[in-house]
Amino acid sequence: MKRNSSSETWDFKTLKVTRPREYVVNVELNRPEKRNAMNSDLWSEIRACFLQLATDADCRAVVLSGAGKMFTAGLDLTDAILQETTMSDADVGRKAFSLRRNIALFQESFTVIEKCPKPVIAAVHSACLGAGIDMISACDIRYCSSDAWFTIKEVDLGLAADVGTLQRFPKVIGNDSLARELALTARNFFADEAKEMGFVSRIFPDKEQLIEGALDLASTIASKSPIAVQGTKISMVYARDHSVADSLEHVLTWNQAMLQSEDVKNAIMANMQKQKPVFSKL
Ligand SMILES: CC/C=C\C=C\CC(=O)SCCNC(=O)CCNC(=O)[C@H](O)C(C)(C)COP(=O)(O)OP(=O)(O)OC[C@H]1O[C@@H](n2cnc3c(N)ncnc32)[C@H](O)[C@@H]1OP(=O)(O)O
Repeated sequence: MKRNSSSETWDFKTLKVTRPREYVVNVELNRPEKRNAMNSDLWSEIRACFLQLATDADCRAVVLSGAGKMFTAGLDLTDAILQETTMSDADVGRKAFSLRRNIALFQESFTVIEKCPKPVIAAVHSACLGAGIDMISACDIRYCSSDAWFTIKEVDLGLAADVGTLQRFPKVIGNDSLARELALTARNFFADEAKEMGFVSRIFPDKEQLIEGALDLASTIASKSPIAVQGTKISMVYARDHSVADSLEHVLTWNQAMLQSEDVKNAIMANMQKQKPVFSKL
């Protein structure tokens, strides 16, 4: 991975990173000829990319999309990393430790999206399969086009999903029965059902309008105080996994510092003067 200086784009092998709007970054899965299947490079570049974006002062919101015919075909089934381990003649205990290390790294590739304090909007067109569901379940907001279809595919491949779907997806849709139905059957579900269950919040007629809609949303978020936006994401992720009492305590501690930010003063002043607030880089 090579980072360019002033234009602030990165050269990845499997991702295309651009800055289409002020403070907005578009991360595009970029293996269109392989339907954006996730190979070892993609898993490690996603990790590197979101770790970098987490502290990038010119990034306040991210749109995650897929190049070419579909969003993603999920795990690259031809990738050597898992096959080498499972097929090797090594001792079962050693193979288990090796698999454990690799799965943990794969998990981290999507956990960095959740830990990135900048809101991440997934923009899904056509297929989003297997690991794609794990990936977008770690995003903050999901939009799709009307041709989108989704499958929690893992049981069809003989495995329990292990990089976030079983942990995050039921919380996203708030319907445990439906989450189990989809994960246990690997049946396809389509844009309308995804919206009805709350997995996506908007459907657009086609990919072009989807990307525009996602970028518009990202621009709106990017126009707000970065202190407020990042504090909101961090508090909402915390609240999802903790009790109300613990989460209130968390935001108490957070805001005893953050309410002293210049952003609060700037936002209130601009509001009263009916002007657009300007916030320093964070
Ligand atoms: C530790 C484990 C962590 C995570 C585990 C995750 C599990 C999963 O992700 S399960 C999901 C796995 N994915 C699949 O089962 C999808 C398989 N692919 C398909 O069903 C189809 O290819 C398609 C996605 C529906 C697309 O169909 P179509 O548009 O007709 O394209 P194709 O001609 O089939 O494919 C074009 C090209 O892409 C290659 N490819 C597609 N999917 C994958 C994949 N998952 N892995 C590797 N390669 C894939 C396909 O082989 C073709 O390559 P050529 O070189 O052109 O032959």
